[in-house]
Amino acid sequence: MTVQLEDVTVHFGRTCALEGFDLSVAARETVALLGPSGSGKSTALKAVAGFVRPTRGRIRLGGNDVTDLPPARRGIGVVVQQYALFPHLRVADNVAFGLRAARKPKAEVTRRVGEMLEMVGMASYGRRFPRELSGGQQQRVAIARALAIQPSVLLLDEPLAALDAQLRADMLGELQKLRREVPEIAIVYVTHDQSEALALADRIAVMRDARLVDIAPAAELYAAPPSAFTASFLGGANLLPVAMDEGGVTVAGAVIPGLKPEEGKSLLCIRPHAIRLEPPAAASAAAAGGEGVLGSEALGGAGALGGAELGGAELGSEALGGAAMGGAGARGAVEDAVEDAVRLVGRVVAAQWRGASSQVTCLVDGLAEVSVRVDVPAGRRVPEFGAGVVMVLPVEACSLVPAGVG
Ligand SMILES: Nc1ncnc2c1ncn2[C@@H]1O[C@H](COP(=O)(O)OP(=O)(O)OP(=O)(O)O)[C@@H](O)[C@H]1O
Repeated sequence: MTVQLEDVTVHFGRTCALEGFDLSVAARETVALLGPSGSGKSTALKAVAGFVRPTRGRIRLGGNDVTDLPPARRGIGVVVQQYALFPHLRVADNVAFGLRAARKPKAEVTRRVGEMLEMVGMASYGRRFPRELSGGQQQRVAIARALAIQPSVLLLDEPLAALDAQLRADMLGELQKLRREVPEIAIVYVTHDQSEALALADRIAVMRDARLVDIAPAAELYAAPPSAFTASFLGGANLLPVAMDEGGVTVAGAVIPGLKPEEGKSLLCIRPHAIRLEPPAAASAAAAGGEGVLGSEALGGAGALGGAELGGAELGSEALGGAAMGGAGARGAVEDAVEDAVRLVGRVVAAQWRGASSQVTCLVDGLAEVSVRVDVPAGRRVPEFGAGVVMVLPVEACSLVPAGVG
């Protein structure tokens, strides 16, 4: 069943929690509402559930206006962050609650409760009380209870927020499984965690200050964010100021080969994992591109690259691509590589180890006060604090976004 919010505004006294919000979620679709704390995500969800009354605008389910219907008559399953199970009821009775309220026959209630507990892997816990369950188990029961009434719409408000990291990862897998098991329902999923949104959502609606900023399929928003806010909120993109002239788009004075200027877009967006670090010696040889510079002394020698401060051959061979070809072939390959990337010179000002990678922060010469974050995968040498580096930005990973609040 389609969920529609049409121009929905919600005021709490003088606070505007939601402003002119439009959203349509189709049956079989999962839409994540993603945004920082206080951006209005929960308010949007509560408006659909019927827990808050819009100051303006309409809510439709399957085309029918339900703005004035009480929550219980909307036939929606709701799961919130803090489980909200009835503490005095056993697990099975919690799951049965909505069915009994709807006066379903006893046999049907028993069957449905069994099915739901089975689905969330809690079949043997029916006689326990919520306090006898872990957080993750309680959340599963909450999901079973929400689905027991066979809703055509499921609203999930930060359902994993109270869980520890391992359990969150497990439950994320459970939610993906759930999506496959009840494919026909529409799901609205509120989160401030971009990894949950990317893992679960068909489309992501990014919110900020009570408004919808951007909405698009998850992969699209990630690959080509329409605004600076979405670029940094979804994936922590680097945003670097660019200049436009007849020669094309430049960043810190370097031309970005092949990137076309776009009206109103003055920031270069690139993800930290897409940037490569090179030692200054190797990069300046490659970037110079002149006769002789690309010969054996710059490219071939393990010596030239091996001794470099960033860790030698592994960086060197990746950075220079086809360098191993030698001779004229090598030159062509390197020039191709040069054309496909922009190289920025700078130095390291911070590095944080994160297990699978390290995030290195660099300052770019000629770009005062703008730092660039680079993810260096585990196994690569992380340059030292203060070391000179060249940041290689492959053009295929670069896009332009408008500056401003989005
Ligand atoms: N019942 C209420 N009374 C007054 N103000 C409220 C109420 N509920 C929400 N607000 C305010 O409305 C704004 C949006 O709140 P909302 O809970 O929708 O944000 P959110 O994006 O879900 O945040 P979080 O991620 O922290 O849950 C906030 O400024 C909040 O303080």
